[in-house]
Formats: sequence, structure tokens, C-alpha cells
Amino acid sequence: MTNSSSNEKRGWFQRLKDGLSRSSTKLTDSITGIFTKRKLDRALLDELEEALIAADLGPATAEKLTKALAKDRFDKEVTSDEVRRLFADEIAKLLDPVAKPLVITQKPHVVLVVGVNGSGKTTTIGKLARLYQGQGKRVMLAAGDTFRAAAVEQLKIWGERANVPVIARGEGADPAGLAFDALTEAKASDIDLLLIDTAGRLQNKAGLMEELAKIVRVIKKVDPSAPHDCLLVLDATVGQNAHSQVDIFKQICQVSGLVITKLDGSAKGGVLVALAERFGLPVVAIGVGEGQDDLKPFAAQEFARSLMDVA
Ligand SMILES: Nc1nc2c(ncn2[C@@H]2O[C@H](COP(=O)(O)OP(=O)(O)OP(=O)(O)O)[C@@H](O)[C@H]2O)c(=O)[nH]1
Repeated sequence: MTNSSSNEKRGWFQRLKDGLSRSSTKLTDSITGIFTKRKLDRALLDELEEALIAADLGPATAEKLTKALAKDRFDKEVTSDEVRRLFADEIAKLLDPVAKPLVITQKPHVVLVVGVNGSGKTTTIGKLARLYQGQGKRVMLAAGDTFRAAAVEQLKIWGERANVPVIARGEGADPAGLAFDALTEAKASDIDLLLIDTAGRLQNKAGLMEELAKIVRVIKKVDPSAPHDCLLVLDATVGQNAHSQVDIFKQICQVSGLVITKLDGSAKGGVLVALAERFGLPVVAIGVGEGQDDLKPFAAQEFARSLMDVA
């Protein structure tokens, strides 16, 4: 590893730690609040399990983690630092199979980006554009959330920032027609990655389902294998509500991966672990801020260590 890339890695790890500090403080405070050094008995395990559930890791994960701890250390003296370290290791093991960055397999690789309004879809698309453009890929954006003029404008701004083309039409335009044009244009312009923004009006689930199905149908006319990914963007601050959003969007489209945003503004970062445990869907990337570089491919160990605040 070169010096600059190791610096960059350290820099990002620090940003991830800072971003996750609200979640990790909640967790570590509750763990150290229970004890500093104590014999590991049933009562302590129950308290730890409760602390994990309160930090949004979910009952199934909480049970798994405390079982792993009991297997090794039951009836022995443990310190809270040891417990956090062991939890971090177990969480990393659990997250490892779902840590899968977006892989570009086609040219153009077509990604439909879905999620409820305000979850961070547009911002995520802008950040992904920057990330892949930085890796030398040719990226194009399609402003498919034609329901809101502001969403189109916002995507244009992100496109300008990342210096990538944005295919957009006016408010109320047909998103499927727009997606068709965007893919046709992407093919003609030798684009590697086409990211399509979509509306997120869950209030009208049937309408949204129809709209997304139509986009898929229409882009298949240009490339029968498209879309190659359907990323669901989830806002971590909604906590447990993220579970029902996954349930609903899985009915609406073939979700192939998750992006979890706003981990910096939330004490509910543990929900990512619960989602991984429950759905097993790939976690493609995480967002820990509003800036263009605040999105990174998801790495299990870094996340687990940051969440448990262990070095
Ligand atoms: N703190 C923080 N804010 C974020 C992050 N990602 C997105 N945001 C903010 O969340 C707000 C909503 O993001 P958008 O990208 O507009 O969300 P959207 O899903 O496209 O919403 P609509 O355009 O309403 O469909 C914006 O103010 C973003 O700056 C993140 O990782 N951290």
C-alpha cells in the first residue's frame, strides 16, 4: 500500500469512527455503564443483550453476540473492553458476507436507485458518480424522479460537481421514457455506469410499483439484461422502520443491494447489523455525511470496529 492510500484509508476510518460516534457512544456507554470488570453470569448476559437491542442491533443479533460471548467466557471475569472487542469481532463475521461493493459487470451497467423520499437517493447517486468517476469509469445520471422539480435540479447539481452528464426532463415527464433515452444515450456514448434516480412516493405504493415496473420494462427494450442492479437507499435515522422499507421495496422491485445513509446523524447505526442478519442483502456502500466524499464501499471490519469503538 502506498503512503497516500494508507493515509487515505486512515482518514476514512477516522471519518467513519467520527460519523458513527453517536451510535458507538450509545453502545459503549451502555456496556461500560453496566460494568467494568465482572464475572460473566446470566444476569450480565441479559443486561448486555438488552443494551444491544436498545442500540437497534435487533434481538436475533443480540442473542447471537451474547451466546458467542458466553461460549468463551461464561463464569469468568470479563472487562467491558474485552466484551466490546469480542462483539466487534462477531459483528464483523456477521457482516462480512454482505459487504459487497457495486461491481460493474456490463457496459453500460445500469443501476436503478430506489428508496423513500428523503432517504438520500439523489445524494447517494451524486456520491457514487464521484466515486466511480474517480476510478476512471464513465458515468451518466438519469433524473428519473420527475415528480419533484427540486429532485431534478439537485441531481443536475451533483452531476456538475462530479463532472458527469445528467439526462433530465421537466417536472412531470414520463420517467420510463427518460430512462429509455438515458440508456440509449449511455450506449451511444460508451458509458460504463448509468445511475437512474427514481421517485420514492410510498404513499402511493401501487403507483410507485407500476412506475418502477414500467421503467424496467422500457429499459429492457434497449438492453434485455438491464437493470443490472437495483439499490435500495435507507436512512439509518429511521432505525427499526428500515426493516419495513426493505420488506415493501422487495415487493416493488428486485432489490440487489442496500446503501445505508446518514449513519453520521444517527445513534441507530446498529440497524445495519440487524438488516444484514435479517435480509442478508449485500450492503454496497454507506453514507456518513453530506459531502461528495462521504460515501464509501462498505467494509465489515471497519464498520464493526467503529460501531464498538475499538481500535
Ligand atoms: N448527514 C447526512 N446527510 C445525508 C446523507 N445522505 C444524504 N443526506 C441528506 O439527506 C437529505 C435528503 O437527501 P436526498 O438525496 O435529497 O434524498 P432523496 O431520497 O433523493 O429525496 P427526494 O429527492 O425527496 O426523493 C439531504 O439534505 C442530504 O444532504 C448522509 O450520509 N449523512
